Amino acid sequence: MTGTSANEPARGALPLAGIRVIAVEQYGAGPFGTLYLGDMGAEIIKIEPPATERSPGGDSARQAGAHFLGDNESQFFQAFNLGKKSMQLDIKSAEGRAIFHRLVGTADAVVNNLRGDLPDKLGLTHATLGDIKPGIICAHLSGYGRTGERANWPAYDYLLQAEAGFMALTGEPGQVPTRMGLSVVDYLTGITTAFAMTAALLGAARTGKGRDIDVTLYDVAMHQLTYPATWYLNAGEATGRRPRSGHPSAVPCELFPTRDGHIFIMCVQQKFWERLCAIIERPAWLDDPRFTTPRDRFDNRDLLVDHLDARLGEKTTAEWMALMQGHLPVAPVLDLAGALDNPYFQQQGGIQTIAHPLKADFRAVSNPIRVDGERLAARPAPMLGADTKGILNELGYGDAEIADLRARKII
Ligand SMILES: CC(C)(COP(=O)(O)OP(=O)(O)OC[C@H]1O[C@@H](n2cnc3c(N)ncnc32)[C@H](O)[C@@H]1OP(=O)(O)O)[C@@H](O)C(=O)NCCC(=O)NCCSC(=O)C(=O)O
Repeated sequence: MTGTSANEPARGALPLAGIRVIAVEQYGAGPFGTLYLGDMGAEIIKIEPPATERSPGGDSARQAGAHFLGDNESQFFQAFNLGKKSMQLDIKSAEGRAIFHRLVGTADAVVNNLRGDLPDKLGLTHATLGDIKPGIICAHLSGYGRTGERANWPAYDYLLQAEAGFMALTGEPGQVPTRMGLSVVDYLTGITTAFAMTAALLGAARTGKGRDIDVTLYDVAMHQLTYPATWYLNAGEATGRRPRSGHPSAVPCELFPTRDGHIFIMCVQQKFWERLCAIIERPAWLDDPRFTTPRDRFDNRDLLVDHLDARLGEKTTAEWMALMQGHLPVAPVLDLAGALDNPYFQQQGGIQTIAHPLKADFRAVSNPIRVDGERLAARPAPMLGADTKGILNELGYGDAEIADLRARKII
């Protein structure tokens, strides 16, 4: 287990130190984006709805998933909200909105991932908030945008993986369309939003100009189609699934069964094919006219794969990895436990142990970005409303006023 690096950059020295972001966010997509902004030094203030008779309040993700800290704090929520602040505030009420506007006056950016038509209804757009602070950056992450026939449609990763072709491209040919096992559309949309906000903040620092940014799950999913889209649009080729997660144009580049699992071998270049033949002690294949050039191997894929299956099935994944790693593009196929318990990941500082109020040794995956050679330090996610009073005090509200707001469920 690797703990927090002693040399991690101080938060005040991080690139986004001094930037305040207000996040009216929930679930995975919005929070994953602000997680990046926060890890890079920005202060992230989540605005969460107060409890009502029908709901416990807060980002609904606090109740999501299988594992909880204490009675009520989901580990799902932790994963997306490390290091943020939490303020409870009813932004639908006039009084709550007035407090929100005072807070906007202290902020650099406001982001939300509410359903498309809500930002306008709740006044979260630059058209409203720009009157309070002209240089404010307003970002909207939604399923399908704020206008148009789909504006009010609820959207989740799964739906976009279905509609944007991901499911049709994933899995074995002829089998049921398959979703990637993680909500990658959510995460990419969050990161895309964080990138757009960072660019807008950079521009605002030079020009003082605020912005109104829209990013949708739909557009982000479609943009990931990259070269298959270009092939389809310009050559009419609709890429389909390849057997065993194979590469669309290179062989051997796919999953191979070993004696105890699977290994992925990727011989896109001729030199790697030559090395593979040497490592698996099949030098004669180099002179076999059916396998000589990349084109020969592509055309004779089924035969070559049969040959490779017979040979690769003779050893375990670990035995093949010991022979191939560093010489060939190769990876073992690991399950989740294998991936997280991988000593390499741990040596890289990929897991941090942090003191959490509800679990003394809470373990979190590190942000992948290193700044000046150091990992960014993970910090616990906030308890619901942990920072409400502190932020209200900063805005000039006294303790009696805060108690009154709380009694009336504005906070
Ligand atoms: C995810 C959703 C389908 C969830 O739908 P809903 O639960 O109906 O959420 P809504 O956004 O419509 O908001 C719920 C209500 O909470 C209200 N609301 C929210 N915050 C506040 C505060 N602070 N104060 C008062 N009221 C609030 C908001 O106005 C709505 O009121 P009423 O209008 O009165 O109800 C939708 O938010 C959505 O499409 N978001 C954009 C795309 C997105 O981010 N999808 C999730 C990806 S994550 C994912 O897929 C995953 O984690 O898995």
